[in-house]
Amino acid sequence: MRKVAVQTESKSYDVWIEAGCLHKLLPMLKSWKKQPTSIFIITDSTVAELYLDRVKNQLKDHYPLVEAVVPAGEASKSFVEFEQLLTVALENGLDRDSMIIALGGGVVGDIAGFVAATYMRGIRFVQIPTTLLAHDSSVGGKVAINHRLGKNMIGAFHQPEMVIYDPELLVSLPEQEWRSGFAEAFKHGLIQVPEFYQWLQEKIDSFVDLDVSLLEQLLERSIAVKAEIVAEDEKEAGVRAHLNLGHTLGHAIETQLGYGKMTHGEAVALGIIFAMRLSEQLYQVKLPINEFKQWLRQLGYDTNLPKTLQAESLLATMKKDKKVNAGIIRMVLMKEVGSVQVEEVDEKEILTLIEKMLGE
Ligand SMILES: NC(=O)c1ccc[n+]([C@@H]2O[C@H](COP(=O)([O-])OP(=O)(O)OC[C@H]3O[C@@H](n4cnc5c(N)ncnc54)[C@H](O)[C@@H]3O)[C@@H](O)[C@H]2O)c1
Ligand SMILES: O=C(O)C(=O)C[C@@H](O)[C@H](O)[C@H](O)COP(=O)(O)O
Ligand SMILES: [Zn+2]
Repeated sequence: MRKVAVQTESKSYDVWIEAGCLHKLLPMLKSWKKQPTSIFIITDSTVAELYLDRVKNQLKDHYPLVEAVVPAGEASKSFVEFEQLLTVALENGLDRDSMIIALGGGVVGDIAGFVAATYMRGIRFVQIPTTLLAHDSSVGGKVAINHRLGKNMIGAFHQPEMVIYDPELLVSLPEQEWRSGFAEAFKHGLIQVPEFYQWLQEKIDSFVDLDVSLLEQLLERSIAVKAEIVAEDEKEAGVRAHLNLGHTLGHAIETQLGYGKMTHGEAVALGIIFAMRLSEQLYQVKLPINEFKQWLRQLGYDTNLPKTLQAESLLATMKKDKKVNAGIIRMVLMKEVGSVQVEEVDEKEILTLIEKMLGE
């Protein structure tokens, strides 16, 4: 089985990647020294229909099970759903040795992880990602819910005990979710590993009939980039901010459109284009922006900002980004593919470029 080890200050754990590996969940749990007293499975309405029984059937004769299903979609990363999940946990008597399984995409991973981080000040959890995007979200321990004023504004760092990534679960993903997930893989190449970015460009020209072994390789390589960065800087004191390439504008787009109107990855792709254009202006460098946009368009991404957005409102939301320091926007900018850095940016430059892009 492919394995990426994640070693952080707070916890070391493995990401297991193999077609069919969901079947190994029970033996993996049974190998734990301190057995969970009960297991709380959190999933969403779409994933519940597809995969919840597979998980329950493995575990039901071995552990007391509790389950909760949140509505599918970004809107579920909310205070309301968070409170309801905690209520289910309390009503069912989960204790400090209970553990949570996050079965789903990034939305489930983020909210279930935040429940795990906060219930009785923190209990163990396991990530079982079911989207491509969740190769990013299930690793690294950022867990959160959204506030109406900004994405992931209420959260914690809480690492999972393990990540079980079965690429066979991805076969049911709609094309738009492939598109969303690939944006984070492109990001991992762009920030640190030009060869991986080039490899992706060579291998990925459509999201139809993706080969499972190619997918396994891709997951392993992309997760390895994230794991290395998180190992160096678990709590984003420095280099981890590089993983935020495209997110300063991307998160503002998601917030301004209304959560769930555009997928996270598609918003991040627009944010990356924006960051690259700004980088060209500020560093006087030439980046392969047209080539990137052309590839994205071929894969079905919209590379234009939605016309309903307003530059001033986007800027106001960007000023609430978590990287902002003393009111100054800090963005991840690129000198060349594979080399990024965090830079303070004058908000007038940001506004002018957003206005220009909205007019294109
Ligand atoms: N914590 C982190 O480090 C991190 C990193 C990246 C993104 N995120 C967060 O992740 C979220 C996005 O995650 P996502 O793109 O996985 O979204 P998601 O969890 O909403 O999943 C996307 C859609 O696909 C459906 N789905 C999930 N698995 C499926 C499957 N196997 N087959 C068919 N349909 C399936 C879901 O029900 C949902 O409708 C955002 O909230 C983003 O902020 C967090
Ligand atoms: O893991 C990280 O660090 C990232 O920045 C990964 C991002 O892809 C992810 O969307 C993350 O949730 C963004 O973090 P935030 O701190 O900007 O909310
Ligand atoms: Zn992201």
